[in-house]
Amino acid sequence: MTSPPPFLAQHLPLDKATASRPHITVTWAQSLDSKIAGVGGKRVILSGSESMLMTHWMRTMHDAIMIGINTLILDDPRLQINLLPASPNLRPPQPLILDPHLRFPPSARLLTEYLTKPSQRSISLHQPWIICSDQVSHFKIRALEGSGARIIPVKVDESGRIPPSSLPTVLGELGLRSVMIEGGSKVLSQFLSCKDKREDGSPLVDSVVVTVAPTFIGDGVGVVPEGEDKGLPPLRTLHTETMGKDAVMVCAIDI
Ligand SMILES: NC(=O)C1=CN([C@@H]2O[C@H](COP(=O)(O)OP(=O)(O)OC[C@H]3O[C@@H](n4cnc5c(N)ncnc54)[C@H](O)[C@@H]3O)[C@@H](O)[C@H]2O)C=CC1
Ligand SMILES: Nc1nc(O)c(N)c(N[C@@H]2O[C@H](COP(=O)(O)O)[C@@H](O)[C@H]2O)n1
Repeated sequence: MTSPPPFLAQHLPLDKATASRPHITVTWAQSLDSKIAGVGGKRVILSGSESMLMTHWMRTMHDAIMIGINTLILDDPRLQINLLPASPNLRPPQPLILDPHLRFPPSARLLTEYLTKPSQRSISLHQPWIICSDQVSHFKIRALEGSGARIIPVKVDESGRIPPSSLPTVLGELGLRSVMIEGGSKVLSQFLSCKDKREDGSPLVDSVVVTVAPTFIGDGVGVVPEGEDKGLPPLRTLHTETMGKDAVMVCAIDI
């Protein structure tokens, strides 16, 4: 595969995205028993080589990629596009970490690789940007900034949460036209179940891309955290593609 799978370009209208109306894609890989990780959050490689490659193409199509801090701590991901051919024309997305209390460890690969190997295969890595609560102490912010990350304090609600509906504004202020939300379960379910609509009446999430792997995990982390399965919206399937052993579904929220 030397260019993005055509079904992605066809069903993710990213060319229409702007900083004032950013495109939000939610994506994950799951087992047949709806798990995204093993016991205690142990990372499981669910995607086969074909669908993993598709995920890397999808990363190049978005300006930013967002994960929750638990995923950062448990997986220590790179969020790179290293499975794609080396090309200065292919851009990795800007990593955004949702981390209200600044638990981000300075030893995270996302930061250490940016600091020690900022250019890989002619591709410049991005500085990780951490979205935290505006209630976090200046001391904590300065300490993590000193380690090399960019910290973006954002207004939180009464439960200390960054309201998912504020994401388009946050992205717009950062000049980002699109984001791919890659998990984990708390982040995915919050964004999917957000009831607030955009000003134009469209749902907060524009696209949902799910890789289903033909495997069972058993005990582990579900796509939706236990007890938080209320208020998830119906989805409309736009396309299903078989990629190697996996099925990839592209959906939209059915309003
Ligand atoms: N198979 C797959 O595609 C993927 C699997 N995973 C797995 O997911 C697991 C982690 O999932 P979770 O434990 O649910 O954690 P998570 O990665 O969703 O992070 C949750 C944390 O993010 C922060 N957060 C989330 N929403 C927020 C909001 N609205 N405002 C402020 N902060 C917010 C909070 O600190 C919260 O505790 C890992 O085991 C990882 O391996 C993660 C990504 C993709
Ligand atoms: N698409 C996909 N398939 C899987 O099987 C997965 N476990 C994940 N996990 C997500 O990818 C991140 C790691 O990516 P890199 O190795 O850094 O490229 C991980 O943190 C999850 O967000 N995704």
